[in-house]
Amino acid sequence: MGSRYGTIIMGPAGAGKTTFASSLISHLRASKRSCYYINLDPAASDFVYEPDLDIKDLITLEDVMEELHLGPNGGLIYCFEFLLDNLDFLTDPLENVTEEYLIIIDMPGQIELYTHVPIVPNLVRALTKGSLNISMCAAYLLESTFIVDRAKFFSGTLSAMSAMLMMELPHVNILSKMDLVKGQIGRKELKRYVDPDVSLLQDGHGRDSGLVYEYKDGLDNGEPTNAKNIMTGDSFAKLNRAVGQLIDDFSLVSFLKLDVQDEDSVGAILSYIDDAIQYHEAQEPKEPNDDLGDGDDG
Ligand SMILES: Nc1nc2c(ncn2[C@@H]2O[C@H](COP(=O)(O)OP(=O)(O)OP(=O)(O)O)[C@@H](O)[C@H]2O)c(=O)[nH]1
Repeated sequence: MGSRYGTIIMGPAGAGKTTFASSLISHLRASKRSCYYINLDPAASDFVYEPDLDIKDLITLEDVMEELHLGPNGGLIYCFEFLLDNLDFLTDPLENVTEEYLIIIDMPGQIELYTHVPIVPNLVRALTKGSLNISMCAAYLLESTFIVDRAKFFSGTLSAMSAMLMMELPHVNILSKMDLVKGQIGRKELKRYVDPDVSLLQDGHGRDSGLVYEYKDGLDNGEPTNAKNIMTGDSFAKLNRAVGQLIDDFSLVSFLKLDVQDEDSVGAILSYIDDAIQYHEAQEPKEPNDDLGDGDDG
């Protein structure tokens, strides 16, 4: 039971996933803990720490795009489908990784992989079930500079929730690159983002309108003939309230603050990941064990 532990680092492109993975590895090394670093971004290069396992040794995005004439997104999906068809590449080496290691999986930034097509959820299932049975925590990064645009921030929060729902894993949300907003936002104000205060959406400082086309006579050759900004004021406020309510109802989305220059923030996040894994393990129903013979139903 639970003899392998890992974290899967996710989030939009450029959120700081690889940088976070490197700082986690530095922290683990400094505290004499072992880790097994897996890169699953088939386009990634320039690592501070060379991955122990790299998807690029199986398939690279560059080759796929060149040989199959696919664009970057289609190419990435192809790479992951190929990985799923050749799962041994990933799972065989992990059979030898023991409980002293924290397995760190660095993912690509295209969030469609987690939210639109069930590729990553399927991959996660293969790692967390079956013989590997890795106890895993998802770490979802959102860039703190999103705070400057509330609509963007809440849209990012919804993506984090979406990944949370798709993965069904213990989940830690992280506001990355805190050094970039330090000094620009007061403590009190920042708290409203760290524990998202949905009233921010209703303060009227965010975008208050969205452009929706209204067609005059049916589709009218597909051309918008009477473009009107119909989603203003009340209707947008209503939408914001509904989104806010959704986030509030789940009350699961809160963020840990990450500044990779600050060892303490990296250490604190690692503790959350460790705790989330342990808590989840304690909650998980035990796998049936042949030796126990507790199937006494008569
Ligand atoms: N100021 C600052 N910059 C950061 C931080 N973390 C990452 N960056 C920068 O942000 C950029 C993207 O960082 P990555 O770690 O490559 O981000 P990623 O999420 O792995 O990117 P993709 O793999 O392309 O999705 C790089 O230029 C980093 O140097 C941080 O904590 N503070």
